[in-house]
Amino acid sequence: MYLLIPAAGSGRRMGAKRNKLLLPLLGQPVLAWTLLAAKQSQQIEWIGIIGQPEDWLDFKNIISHLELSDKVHLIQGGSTRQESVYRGLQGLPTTANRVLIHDGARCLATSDLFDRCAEALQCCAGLIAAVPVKDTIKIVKPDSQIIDRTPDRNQLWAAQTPQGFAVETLRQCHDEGLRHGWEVTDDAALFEQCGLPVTIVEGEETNLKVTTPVDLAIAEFILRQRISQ
Ligand SMILES: Nc1ccn([C@@H]2O[C@H](COP(=O)(O)OP(=O)(O)OP(=O)(O)O)[C@@H](O)[C@H]2O)c(=O)n1
Ligand SMILES: C[C@](O)(CO)[C@H](O)COP(=O)(O)O
Repeated sequence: MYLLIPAAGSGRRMGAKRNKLLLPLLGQPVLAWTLLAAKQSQQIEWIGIIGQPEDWLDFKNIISHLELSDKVHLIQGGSTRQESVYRGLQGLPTTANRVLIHDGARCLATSDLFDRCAEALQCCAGLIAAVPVKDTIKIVKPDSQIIDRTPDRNQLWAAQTPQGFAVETLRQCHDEGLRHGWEVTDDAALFEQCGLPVTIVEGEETNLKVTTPVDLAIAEFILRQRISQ
């Protein structure tokens, strides 16, 4: 299975002066934890890290430390996640029929989750890891703080990555998105906008995205628990 890792963000919400994926988390950079899970997956054979050139030296050090140099390729990212994935798709080898896309910032995903997504992707053209929403969600009226309605929680799932797709179909969806100016935060949304089905694979409650400083603290707590088990 081919894996693309978007890692070209700036980490604005983290408030750090550098890419948050290079921040230390229990002794190694955030991205190293993500790559470690990918390395331990039985299914992942090729990894493309989508990054910004100023981070490449650091990325190369992580890759070599994890002895992943044979498997990993660097691809230049764009100014949004959407653009980064678009570029990642151009960087895939021609042999890639199916691809998993996994945020570098979701550094707690397990190798088991990668394997389950890769296996499920043999039977469909679009899938995402997701978990049922635990909170009661409110939809607010535009430009106000007044609640419009409360959607049925049984129909709400929190989107995670990995997300997996048939490569050619996803390329077409990205092209369609570019043509229509769709701005989306994940690839599934492009599939949805094109009217294509996306299947949910049960994700992991611990598969958080390191977005703000508190996420780093929670991630460290979870990793400590795992190591002590
Ligand atoms: N231009 C971008 C923006 C984001 N990403 C990647 O997409 C994932 C999810 O994005 P997010 O958590 O929003 O990361 P940042 O863009 O770094 O954070 P922020 O939005 O707070 O600036 C991350 O692994 C990030 O590196 C990317 O590859 N290219
Ligand atoms: C793809 C994603 O991780 C799904 O939860 C998420 O949408 C990434 O970006 P965001 O900008 O933090 O929403």
